[in-house]
Amino acid sequence: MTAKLNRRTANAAPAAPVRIVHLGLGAFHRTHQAWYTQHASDGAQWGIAAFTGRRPDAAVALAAQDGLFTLIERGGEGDRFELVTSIVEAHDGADGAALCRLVAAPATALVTLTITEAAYNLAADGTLDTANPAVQADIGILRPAGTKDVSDAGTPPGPAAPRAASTPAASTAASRAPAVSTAAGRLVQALAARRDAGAGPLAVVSCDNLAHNGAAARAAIGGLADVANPGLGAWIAENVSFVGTSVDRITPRTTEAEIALVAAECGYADSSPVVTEPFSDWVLSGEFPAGRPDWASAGAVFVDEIEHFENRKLWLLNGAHSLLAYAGQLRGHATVAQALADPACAAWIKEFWDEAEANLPADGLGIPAYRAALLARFSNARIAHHLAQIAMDGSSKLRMRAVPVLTAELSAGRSGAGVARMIAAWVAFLREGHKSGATVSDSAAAELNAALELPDGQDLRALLGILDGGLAADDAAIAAVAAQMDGLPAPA
Ligand SMILES: NC(=O)c1ccc[n+]([C@@H]2O[C@H](COP(=O)([O-])OP(=O)(O)OC[C@H]3O[C@@H](n4cnc5c(N)ncnc54)[C@H](O)[C@@H]3O)[C@@H](O)[C@H]2O)c1
Ligand SMILES: O=P(O)(O)OC[C@@H](O)[C@@H](O)[C@H](O)[C@H](O)CO
Repeated sequence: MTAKLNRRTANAAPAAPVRIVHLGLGAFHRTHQAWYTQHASDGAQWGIAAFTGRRPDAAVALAAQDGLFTLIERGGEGDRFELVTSIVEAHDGADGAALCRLVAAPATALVTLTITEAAYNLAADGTLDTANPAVQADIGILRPAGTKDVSDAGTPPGPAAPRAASTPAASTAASRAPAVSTAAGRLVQALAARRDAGAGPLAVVSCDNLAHNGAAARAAIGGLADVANPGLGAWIAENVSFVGTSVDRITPRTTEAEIALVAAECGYADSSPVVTEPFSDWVLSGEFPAGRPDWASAGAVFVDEIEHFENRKLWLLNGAHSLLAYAGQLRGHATVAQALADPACAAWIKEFWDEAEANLPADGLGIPAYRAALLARFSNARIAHHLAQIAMDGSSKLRMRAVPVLTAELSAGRSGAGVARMIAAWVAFLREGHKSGATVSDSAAAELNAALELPDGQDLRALLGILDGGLAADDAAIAAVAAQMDGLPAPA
């Protein structure tokens, strides 16, 4: 019988001490931050305790193999297999006591995040969306007992965040506290425990595909604390550094085929392998008050100004992905590689890239080489990156991948046809789904469905308003998107 993977059967080194707490134990964290930590020169000193976001499954599966998993590096020509050992604990995200205990531990220096764009619960203006029911519920729970509701969230007062969760008694208190449900709510509770334990400052490192992701994490976490518990908000402002990053490594969802492949090629049973491309990139900017692994020794780059790197990646790579996700599916394609092989999609990508490039600095970013490398990466047909996965949560993704380019193109007096087509394809995809009764996979599904009920034309303005209030009020933007609707293919 094939041996089950764990530290003993793999003859792996002893687990490193936990110094990193991660939220969002998905595939990408394992191909990226866990891989960089494993490859850092001092990686043996930096163990990761990782928490799932919404369901316990991934933590249960990974904990059963002591956090170990196989990374399949899938190039155009073949696969390479690597055992990754940097995750040393895996927990259910709903385990508030474990999160408080680990974040409050003085050895913990970093909290990293890959919780998806939508999980930040930010409004279109980038501030915490206090109208979101889950945010409102967390505000009520996090507000110290007996304090008056001074926010505009309209929630009743709730009990205090757990105190001093670094002790067993406090952990018990944390487990008795009503459960916050958002990622920011969980972290605010855990940071309260760190403050009360006197464990000092740390860094929160967002690794999600968001523009200004450090500032977005500050808006989500600091913003929630400011509303629910201003004293804690002030402590967070003083003691928590929010590091911005640009992260890149194409990581599709794992399938049963990869599980079988690892069993056949590696000779052990791994329930949780991940598959990714050989390419990897990580640009970071910010302070690490309690230290960090030597990620630079594994290829990460530290910069003072990150905005241009972020835009290069979010517009050229992720923007092209979103364009392919909607236009490609309308043309009957299922994966990125299939869509890019379609000359119509390839021409649309080129047109969009020309517009995005016109709004990036000409020097220092190596755009021509970056574009050429992207074409090669997207064409790697051995990576089955499904357009349906990329299409999810379009309302928060297009806000960052399309809106800034369209706004810049229109202000420069140009048509913005290429980027307008991305938005038009999103609208056409949503309309088609609505007509056929498909479920909208988007955290703003309720607003999208309400907009889609409106007559044609009115629905367009309402949908653009969900992306950005400015766009919906701009007749030129509406016209630019409407002009691209006709050129889109009829649904397959
Ligand atoms: N997959 C990639 O190629 C890639 C590359 C760069 C960046 N990213 C970033 O990483 C994120 C995660 O990607 P992945 O491939 O690991 O996805 P995944 O579906 O494998 O994992 C997502 C993780 O986020 C958690 N999550 C989802 N919604 C949440 C919510 N509302 N609140 C809290 N946690 C929530 C899930 O429980 C899971 O742990 C992406 O959304 C993106 O921002 C992904
Ligand atoms: O992960 P998402 O859902 O934010 O976006 C889907 C893809 O565009 C994304 O995962 C890319 O593959 C990735 O950003 C490459 O580094």
